[in-house]
Amino acid sequence: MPQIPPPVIQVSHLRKAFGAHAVVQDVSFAVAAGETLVLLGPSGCGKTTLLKMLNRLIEPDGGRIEINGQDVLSQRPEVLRRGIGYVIQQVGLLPHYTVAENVAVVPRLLGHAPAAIVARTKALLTRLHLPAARYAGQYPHQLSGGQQQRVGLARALAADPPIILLDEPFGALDPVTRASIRHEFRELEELRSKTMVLVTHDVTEAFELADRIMLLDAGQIQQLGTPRELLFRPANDFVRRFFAAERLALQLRTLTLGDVFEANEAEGPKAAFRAGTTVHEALEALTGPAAAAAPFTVAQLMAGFGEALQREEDAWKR
Ligand SMILES: Nc1ncnc2c1ncn2[C@@H]1O[C@H](COP(=O)(O)OP(=O)(O)OP(=O)(O)O)[C@@H](O)[C@H]1O
Repeated sequence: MPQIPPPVIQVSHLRKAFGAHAVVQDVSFAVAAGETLVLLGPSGCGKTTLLKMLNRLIEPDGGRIEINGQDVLSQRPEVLRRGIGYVIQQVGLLPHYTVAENVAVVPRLLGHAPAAIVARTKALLTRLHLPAARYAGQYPHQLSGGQQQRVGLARALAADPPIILLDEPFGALDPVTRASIRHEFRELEELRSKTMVLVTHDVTEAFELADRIMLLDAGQIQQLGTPRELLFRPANDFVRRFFAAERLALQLRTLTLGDVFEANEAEGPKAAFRAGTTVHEALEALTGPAAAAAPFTVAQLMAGFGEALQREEDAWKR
């Protein structure tokens, strides 16, 4: 039998109330190593409260949270938090520290060697498109919102924690910056092996970043599954209604060229036309310079997409 690795985060029967208001109600789930779990749901459904219980910024009323098999309540909160990166919308950079000093906060607390901290900070800033020569000595107020967000991400990654929690990390940005940072975020080598839990109320963001999505309402899990499962196999009416307005856009982001065409028809010479490319990405590529390399036309793609949708819906009905 193949060995299934134990989950990195295991949550059982977690509960939290503020006064009479039950904000998180009997929530259980597990996050596997390297997985990105997105907490999604309407405002006030308990996403942030749930996330903050994972690193003990909020203490639960009941239930259990284990990280790498160890009960979080058995660890000192500050020690627990040093092993878990945390990125928030308000970034929270220290205003009187330079960019480099902000990034170095946790490695310093952990007693890493100064030379190693400098090298790591430089490498991270460069990877996040903030060349150290230009930005390391600047102060947060000298940076744009998008740049501050990148520093916040660099800070969370500085000590290379295996787990990262992110609360609306792109929430304060305008839609264009938001989409481009999100794209960079997805491509970032540094994040490939991380176990991440990310809070958002943005459905597109959830579909772009999640391995699995937990859709919450009123503190309860409505459905936990892959984007494809939530879209094509909604567990209840709440789930169906939640995605209704953006259904077509989400279908375009969920189905891939591999779903639409036979493998050999889908693959073109450009990376934009691989079996794993989403229909949405392929449509974008068909309006750009890569279009000439496409092994199909927009009309063929859309006809194939229609058929694939039908197949997908039929498969779930069975
Ligand atoms: N410290 C607190 N004291 C009292 N009520 C609180 C506290 N923190 C959160 N709440 C309430 O708990 C509910 C859930 O809040 P939470 O921040 O977890 O929601 P959310 O899903 O992250 O919402 P949003 O998307 O708007 O940030 C809200 O009704 C909120 O008012």
